[in-house]
Amino acid sequence: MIYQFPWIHTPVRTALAIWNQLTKTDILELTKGSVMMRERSRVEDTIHSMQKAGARSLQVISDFDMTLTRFAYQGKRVPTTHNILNNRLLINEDSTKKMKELLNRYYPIEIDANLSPEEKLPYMVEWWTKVHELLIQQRIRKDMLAHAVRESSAMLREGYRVFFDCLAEQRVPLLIFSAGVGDVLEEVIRQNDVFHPNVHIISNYMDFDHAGILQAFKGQLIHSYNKREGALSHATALRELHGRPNVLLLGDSLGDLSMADGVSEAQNILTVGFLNDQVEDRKESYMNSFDIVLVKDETMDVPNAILRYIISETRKVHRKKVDTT
Ligand SMILES: Nc1ccn([C@@H]2O[C@H](COP(=O)(O)O)[C@@H](O)[C@H]2O)c(=O)n1
Repeated sequence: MIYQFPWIHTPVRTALAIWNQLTKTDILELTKGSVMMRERSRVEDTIHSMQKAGARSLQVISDFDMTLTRFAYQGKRVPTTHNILNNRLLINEDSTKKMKELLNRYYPIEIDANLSPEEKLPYMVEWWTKVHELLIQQRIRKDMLAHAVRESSAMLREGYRVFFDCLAEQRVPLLIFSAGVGDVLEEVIRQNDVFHPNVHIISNYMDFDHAGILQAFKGQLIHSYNKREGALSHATALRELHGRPNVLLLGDSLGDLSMADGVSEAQNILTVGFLNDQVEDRKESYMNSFDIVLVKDETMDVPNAILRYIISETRKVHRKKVDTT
């Protein structure tokens, strides 16, 4: 009956096409309520290209604090690697207070939607420098770090084990690029049993003297808005990343988008941004900058589903080879 009325036929077809467009994905997790995408079709095309190229062409570059770790748990903020050091085991009461004051002064600047990265930059340098100086003055002991991490409420995102284990199993390099404190970051992933051989870290590392007392920070300071410089200087040194032109990039700050700037001859870069805080003010800029935005999503569900999809062809080929031998 319907085909005798073209004026009905056309809208029905249009509605069907729209419905198909909205649900056309092999990755169910991309339909979660927390997922926002400016150009769904571009995301799908990129993921399909990455799947065709398989695990051997892939590398993952991820920020750490509030990207691989949770932003909050049961209504309370989860500590960053810097904040894990704000512990009476390591520093005195006065420094504890000062670190909190610095956080309260500078974190709002870091996430201010009305300031450009260039405007934020001097404040970030100031924040990191002041905190590092304070930590050095406190003569932090290397042998107490593991204890401080164990005592802290540091928490990786739900689904982290699947993420780390899957990448290790497929021998996909994971470059963690963090403006946090490398020694603390390493301890967090070690205590969670996911510090696998495919994990590489670029971060601010502590320099201890012969007695294991903090005396400086090594190398160039990394803060939230100078990751591009770090990406260019370090990535060339990481041989394992060469010949892997497809990148899955995870971050929680617009400054994280430059973490893949050191990848030579990149073919497909898929960027996923966790929007944890000040959602309404920052939604537009995140939507304009990341391919996929995850709003207040404390899980690794979406990155895990994308990975599962990308490596699914590689797994099939591997299974076929095993079956025929
Ligand atoms: N004194 C500080 C300095 C920075 N932070 C936060 O750590 C984050 C940096 O680490 P990434 O792994 O995200 O690069 C950054 O976003 C700052 O908010 C801090 O807590 N204390």
